[in-house]
Amino acid sequence: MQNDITFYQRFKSDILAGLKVITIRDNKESHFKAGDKLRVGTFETDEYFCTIKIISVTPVTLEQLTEEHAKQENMTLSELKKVISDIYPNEKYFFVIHFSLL
Ligand SMILES: CC(=O)Nc1ccn([C@H]2C[C@H](O)[C@@H](CO)O2)c(=O)n1
Repeated sequence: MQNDITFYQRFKSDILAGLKVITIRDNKESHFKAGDKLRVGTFETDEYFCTIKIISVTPVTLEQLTEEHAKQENMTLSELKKVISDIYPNEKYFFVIHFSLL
């Protein structure tokens, strides 16, 4: 069965441990709705590793990111901003996808 969303492999252990409960994506991955159940795979191999339930999808800009977002990503705020800028070098508008592990 196909996965609905992928994460870089390096984030898998934090997701499975419940330490990472949000992901910040661009407009192309903003279509998820509260209550959706998503199969999650690794970006590198598309290997399934868990199912998550979407709690909310909220627009945000890079400047609006806070320590609370960083905590929910299990990172510092500067680490989070660097990760996002590396993945989306030219993007300013994002969506915070809050999820729980099923
Ligand atoms: C294809 C793609 O963009 N995949 C992504 C995007 C983001 N993430 C992670 C990295 C950070 O923890 C947050 C914020 O973007 O989400 C990812 O694992 N895979």
